[in-house]
Amino acid sequence: MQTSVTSSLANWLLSADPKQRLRIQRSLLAANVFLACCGLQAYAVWMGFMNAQDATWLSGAIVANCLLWYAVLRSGLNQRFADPALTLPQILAALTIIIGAYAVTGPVHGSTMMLLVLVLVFGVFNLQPRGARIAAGYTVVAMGVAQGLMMARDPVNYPFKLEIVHFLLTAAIVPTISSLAAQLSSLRARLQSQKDELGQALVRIQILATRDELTGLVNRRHMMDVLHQHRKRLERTGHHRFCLALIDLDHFKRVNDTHGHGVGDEVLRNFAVIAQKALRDTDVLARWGGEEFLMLLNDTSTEQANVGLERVRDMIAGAPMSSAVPELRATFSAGLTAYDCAEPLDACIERADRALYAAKAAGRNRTAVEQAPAPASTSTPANAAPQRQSDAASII
Ligand SMILES: Nc1nc2c(ncn2[C@@H]2O[C@H](COP(=O)(O)OP(=O)(O)OP(=O)(O)O)[C@@H](O)[C@H]2O)c(=O)[nH]1
Repeated sequence: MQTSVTSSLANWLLSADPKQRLRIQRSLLAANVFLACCGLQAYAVWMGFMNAQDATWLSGAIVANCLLWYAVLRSGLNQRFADPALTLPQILAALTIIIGAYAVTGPVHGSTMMLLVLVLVFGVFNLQPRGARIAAGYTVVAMGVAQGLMMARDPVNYPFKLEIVHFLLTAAIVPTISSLAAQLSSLRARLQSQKDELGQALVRIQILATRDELTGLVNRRHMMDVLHQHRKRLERTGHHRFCLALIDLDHFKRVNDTHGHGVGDEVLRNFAVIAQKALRDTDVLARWGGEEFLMLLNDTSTEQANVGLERVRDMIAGAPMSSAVPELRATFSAGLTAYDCAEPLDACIERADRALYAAKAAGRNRTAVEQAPAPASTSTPANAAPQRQSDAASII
């Protein structure tokens, strides 16, 4: 309960979106340093290093700056910009405040230079090379201007000899940090592009492992996984019965022999496209090997599955199968059977194969159905071998 209150409070303060949350956390981390500076100013006023009015202005600017960035990030306004982290604007604002602090902290102004470095280090992790150059250039120029002004207004606390050392230090260190930021940025870009390439390679490997290269259909190995999943679901729920149809293109050797393998390949690809269009989205068509396909017809009886197969048959019969040989048509034979959950998958596939053989033997371009064997008794184990059906497959 307490955890959920804490996490809702954290979501409310820092956003539930992980990216926004990270941006807000980073900004608040920087704000912590700044707010600590307000404490130091109070100390400086107390010790007489700083006058109270300057400290009030400076602390006010610091608090306003922190609140402004929190409001922009928490409201999501930042997401309208090309860099939603708003790194460069936040850094420029912070640098401006620090340079202001340099100008008003009199005898202890040298200590504020450390903060310049700290702010630029924050940018190292997020700035693009151009942003890093802008931040560095701005720091050197703005520091130069502030130092010039202060040397003229308060030469006691800002003597030329000391200021020239400060300026040279700034001019040497700041560009070094900027160049480090640029190097890190290109390293990040390289890592990102390697990550993208790896992601693409992984997708390709997954496609190669599960798809048939020629037709783009599910390949035999992946189809076995799909079948096992369906079988487990059926065992667990008792629902989603399915049928299998083994399909073989008729006289396909003739297509190859007469028109060449290229045309044969085109016929296989077209068959895959047309058959998939004719099937339901929940059905799965796999290339089983050569010119053989295995069709998984979900949530259906053999009668209904056969209606689906006939739809495929009609569409294939009317479709040109090759652009090179427009008059070429294809027919197929199919062996259809229902899966019985008390049998191994192989037994069901073998039955579909037998039915296919019967369809070929009966003259091709037809579907033969072989029914699943009736269960011998209710105590038959799930992996028991099926009983052989004595009747021949029925030809449709
Ligand atoms: N073009 C092409 N042909 C293939 C591919 N895989 C298998 N084949 C061919 O498919 C043909 C299969 O021929 P058969 O098994 O004799 O059968 P069929 O000519 O279709 O005769 P029936 O099945 O009895 O109707 C062979 O010529 C194989 O070379 C393939 O990926 N591309």
